[in-house]
Amino acid sequence: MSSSKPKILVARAVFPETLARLAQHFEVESNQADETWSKDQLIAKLQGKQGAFTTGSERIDAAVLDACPELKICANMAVGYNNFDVDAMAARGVLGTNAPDVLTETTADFGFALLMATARRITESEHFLRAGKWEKWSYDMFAGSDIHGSTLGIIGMGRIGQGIARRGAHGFGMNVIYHNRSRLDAALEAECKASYVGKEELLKTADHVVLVVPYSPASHHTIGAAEIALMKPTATLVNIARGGIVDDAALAVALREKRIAAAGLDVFEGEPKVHPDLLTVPNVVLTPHIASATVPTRRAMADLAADNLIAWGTGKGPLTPVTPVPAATK
Ligand SMILES: NC(=O)C1=CN([C@@H]2O[C@H](COP(=O)(O)OP(=O)(O)OC[C@H]3O[C@@H](n4cnc5c(N)ncnc54)[C@H](OP(=O)(O)O)[C@@H]3O)[C@@H](O)[C@H]2O)C=CC1
Ligand SMILES: O=C(O)C(=O)[C@@H](O)[C@H](O)[C@H](O)CO
Repeated sequence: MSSSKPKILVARAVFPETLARLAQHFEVESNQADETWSKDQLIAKLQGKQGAFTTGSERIDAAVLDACPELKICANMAVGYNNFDVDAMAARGVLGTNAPDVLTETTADFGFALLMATARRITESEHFLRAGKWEKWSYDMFAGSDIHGSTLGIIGMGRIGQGIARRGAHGFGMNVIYHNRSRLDAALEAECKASYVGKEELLKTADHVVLVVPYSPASHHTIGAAEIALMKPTATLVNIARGGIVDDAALAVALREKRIAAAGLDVFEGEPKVHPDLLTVPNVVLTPHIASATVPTRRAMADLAADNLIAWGTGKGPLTPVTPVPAATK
């Protein structure tokens, strides 16, 4: 006897509790082995499914959608959804949802941790120590730059950017400047103790530049060689946004030539591959896209993605849509 429940694919391994909740509403096929699928394998798994639980690793584009005409909803376990071709989804009436808010503070914590590790040369000095190279104290050994009292420049002053601004301004007495395409309202600027500036002024003025802007064609290579050339030679650059926001090849050259002091990167162009030159420069802190990785936050992200699927499956509108929602499902 065939099940009357809608069929969904969970494209990556998730918490068993998430699968158990989904199984109450759907016939679930899941990738608990966490295999890396080619596009053709993803399509083969998605065929005949009405819903998908995705992560940033699964690209949902026109080719996938055309090959899987029964697909009605993709719920991303991520706030960023640049893995969705939103126009192609909207044109075919496929819903997309993301996972905002639940990871904001955790990701802001990590952005600040990466900033501090970068400016204070924490991983570089640890490698030195572990390699048995520490023989004596020296006045300038791993001397970095200060966080407290310095100028923090944030590009992408949304939920996470504001969380980083609050930490910097209220916790470390930083002077916070930011750049977005649109300015925050005055109350929010006052709360974050942040001033709006143009991108060029931000790059010239900031001691530390943190990138938290979503990836889109408009934000591709927000930071390249020309932008790095505007930055102070003592500056640090932190990218927790997305691979492709920074021109990684240009950054590796700039770090090697010490045009800026250091960088902290959680995301990379073409990840999980990392530009080979970044692996050989010492003044960069590299982490494997873990800014939202705490157990409670990953549970909350998985819950929200599942909640979106369940809300759709039970005839309610999706909770956090990123595509137009047809009137019937609102
Ligand atoms: N490393 C990790 O694990 C994580 C990475 N992220 C990344 O962080 C991003 C931001 O998340 P979140 O803060 O919740 O998102 P929000 O949408 O709240 O904030 C994004 C901000 O970026 C600004 N922005 C958008 N496009 C541009 C542009 N072209 N130039 C300048 N500013 C721009 C927006 O303002 P305006 O529209 O006015 O320009 C907005 O203030 C996600 O999209 C994701 O890519 C998020 C979580 C974890
Ligand atoms: O939410 C985002 O946008 C993220 O980048 C991260 O929190 C995820 O770890 C990753 O995308 C997994 O889906």
